[in-house]
Amino acid sequence: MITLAHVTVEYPDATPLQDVSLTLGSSTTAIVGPSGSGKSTLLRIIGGMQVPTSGAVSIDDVAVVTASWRSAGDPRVSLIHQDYRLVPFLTVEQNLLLAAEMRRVRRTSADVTSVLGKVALPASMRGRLPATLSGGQQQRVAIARSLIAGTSVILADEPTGALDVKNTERVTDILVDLGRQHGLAIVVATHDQSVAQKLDHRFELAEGRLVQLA
Ligand SMILES: Nc1ncnc2c1ncn2[C@@H]1O[C@H](COP(=O)(O)OP(=O)(O)OP(=O)(O)O)[C@@H](O)[C@H]1O
Repeated sequence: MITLAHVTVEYPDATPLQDVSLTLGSSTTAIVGPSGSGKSTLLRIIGGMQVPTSGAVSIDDVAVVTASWRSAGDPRVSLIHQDYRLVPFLTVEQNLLLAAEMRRVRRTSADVTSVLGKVALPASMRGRLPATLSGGQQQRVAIARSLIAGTSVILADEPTGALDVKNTERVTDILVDLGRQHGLAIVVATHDQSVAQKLDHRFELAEGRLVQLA
């Protein structure tokens, strides 16, 4: 359960979050809103990658870790980006094991096989470099990377923004499955209504306020 209590974020020229209070359960949630409304800011705040101007954020009643020297944020949370951000000179397996190592968690080849399975990728893909994979496959590796260290919250910032319709559907279905079958809390910032409609809850962010749509 993710809880925001009276969270405000003020930048010199914008106040994307203004006294936002919100509770999100272990399910899938879409955040929609115009460009520049603060969706990425909201995700960074939930993940502890950025400290709010005021207010508090917790996961399962424990405050998120926001050590300023540690851009990775809270270890319970992983962030997925539109442009995948895999390390280009490492294989799929090395990318996954590096993510575990960075979280100081010991993982093996068997764990790599297991998380690749959760994103419907064959274990035989472990030796490939990211550039040899399609965009949809790279995004699925990025989701697997977010799973390998055992995080309970996945934040996805426009995860399908660079994908075609078929891959958008596939990646969205995987995120929905992880939320519904594996009990993760998944929060997706998206411009794509077809993505938002598939998730359990929808919020619109506009002028500093979050309004629940469904
Ligand atoms: N580090 C920062 N310093 C100053 N202003 C910032 C910073 N980060 C974001 N902003 C401003 O805060 C507002 C919200 O930005 P944010 O990137 O969170 O919006 P967004 O909804 O994710 O946008 P998009 O959909 O275009 O990605 C914008 O006006 C942006 O210019």
